[in-house]
Amino acid sequence: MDSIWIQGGKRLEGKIPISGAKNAVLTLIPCALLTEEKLTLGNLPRLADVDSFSHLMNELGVATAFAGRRSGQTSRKMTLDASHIDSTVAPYELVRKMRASILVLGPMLARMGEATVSLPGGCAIGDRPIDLHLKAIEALGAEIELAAGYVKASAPKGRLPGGDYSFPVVSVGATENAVMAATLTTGRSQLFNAAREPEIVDLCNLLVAMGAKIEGIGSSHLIIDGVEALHGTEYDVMPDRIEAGSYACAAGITGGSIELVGARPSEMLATTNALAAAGLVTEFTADGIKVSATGKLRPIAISTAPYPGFATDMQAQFMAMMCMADGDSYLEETIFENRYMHVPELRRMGADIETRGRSAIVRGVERLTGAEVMATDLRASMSLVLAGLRAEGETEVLRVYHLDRGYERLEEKLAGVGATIERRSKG
Ligand SMILES: CC(=O)N[C@H]1[C@@H](OP(=O)(O)OP(=O)(O)OC[C@H]2O[C@@H](n3ccc(=O)[nH]c3=O)[C@H](O)[C@@H]2O)O[C@H](CO)[C@@H](O)[C@@H]1O
Ligand SMILES: C=C(OP(=O)(O)O)C(=O)O
Repeated sequence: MDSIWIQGGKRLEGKIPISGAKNAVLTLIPCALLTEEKLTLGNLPRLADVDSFSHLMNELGVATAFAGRRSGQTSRKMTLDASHIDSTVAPYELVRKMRASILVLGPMLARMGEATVSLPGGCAIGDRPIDLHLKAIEALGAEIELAAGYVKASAPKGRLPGGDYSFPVVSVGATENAVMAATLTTGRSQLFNAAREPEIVDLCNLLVAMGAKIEGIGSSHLIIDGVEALHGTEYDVMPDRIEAGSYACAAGITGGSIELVGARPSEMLATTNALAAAGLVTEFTADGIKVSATGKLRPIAISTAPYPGFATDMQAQFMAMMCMADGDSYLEETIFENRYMHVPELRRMGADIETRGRSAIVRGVERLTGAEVMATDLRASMSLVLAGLRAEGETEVLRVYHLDRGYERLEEKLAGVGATIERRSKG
């Protein structure tokens, strides 16, 4: 199994190209199920989750083809052809590998009138139920049955009529499933308290390019008028704001300066505001965002929240960075109940962090020291990479498969700005 080895202590400086967003591509891929025509996604990140989703689509009968160079920003493409759907069942062995598999439910139901998808189960960061996905789809007219670990959804007359749903809690995935399902209904649907994440805007923009009728894009009130059919198109995946934010923290923790090429400032304001509060200078350049350290980091207080609030997917990386701040920082995780699993590992590297339920106090320390560490989720793993970049001595981050889910060419990108880092295979 691979690990990431880091010799810490280097100040990082230079440019990092930002890849297509994991959380966008994972909702754009299932849109192929909504049309008999081909869908081509450009700026495709090379991520394990993209491969997993491709396998799931193949299982359903969707042909997938990849083109383009291994690296480079907009060169890689994926074409999906769902002219024939052979199966409407998403099996457990594929769904359990990637929670986002649940996003085939809405589009498959909308196009085929039925869908059977394994319940994804919990994961390291929390229970992550899918009740809101099911309630929203039910509100659009679906009948739902749960049996033997699977959810079976059907449209009683072959097509969903559409309907209104108000989310009691903001959910990114449930909003995505409902929007996709609503595009092929026979009537109008309205979603209230919908998630407003930029990845949902990206999803809506793709659906509109495929012929969908959606109003209120970017707001919490989406109005979708169903159409008879959607058509194919070519569409570029948006840049990954979480990847960009993670590398911004690499600049911060190493006292360096990194330009995040391709990052979109307007989608990252909560992150850039937090970076500024920590004493980093953020400049919006012609190519993206440049983040530079100016001296000792200042402590900050952050609470995670749905967009446009501070993203839960940035919490672990900021926590690692705040270990080097001049004082005590306060973090509150409001989205997932178990998202501090990096804390014991960071402590092993010399961090002084106290957690109480959803709150954490990060007391700045003079130094971190390298260690062999492992984490049980993606962003937690990235926080350990960040700590390793700053730590004295060697750090080895195990279970690299978590990082490979969401960071394209991580070691190449960090080596490109001066880090001493490599991937090692352990047979
Ligand atoms: C592939 C993808 O885009 N993943 C992102 C997506 O996950 P995901 O879409 O799973 O996250 P949600 O926005 O749905 O979850 C938000 C909260 O709602 C709860 N909830 C959600 C659905 C549901 O049916 N019932 C329910 O109670 C969750 O347990 C959580 O506490 O948004 C999260 C929150 O920004 C991010 O951390 C993930 O990176
Ligand atoms: C939690 C995350 O992703 P997922 O929903 O795919 O598990 C993440 O990207 O940090």
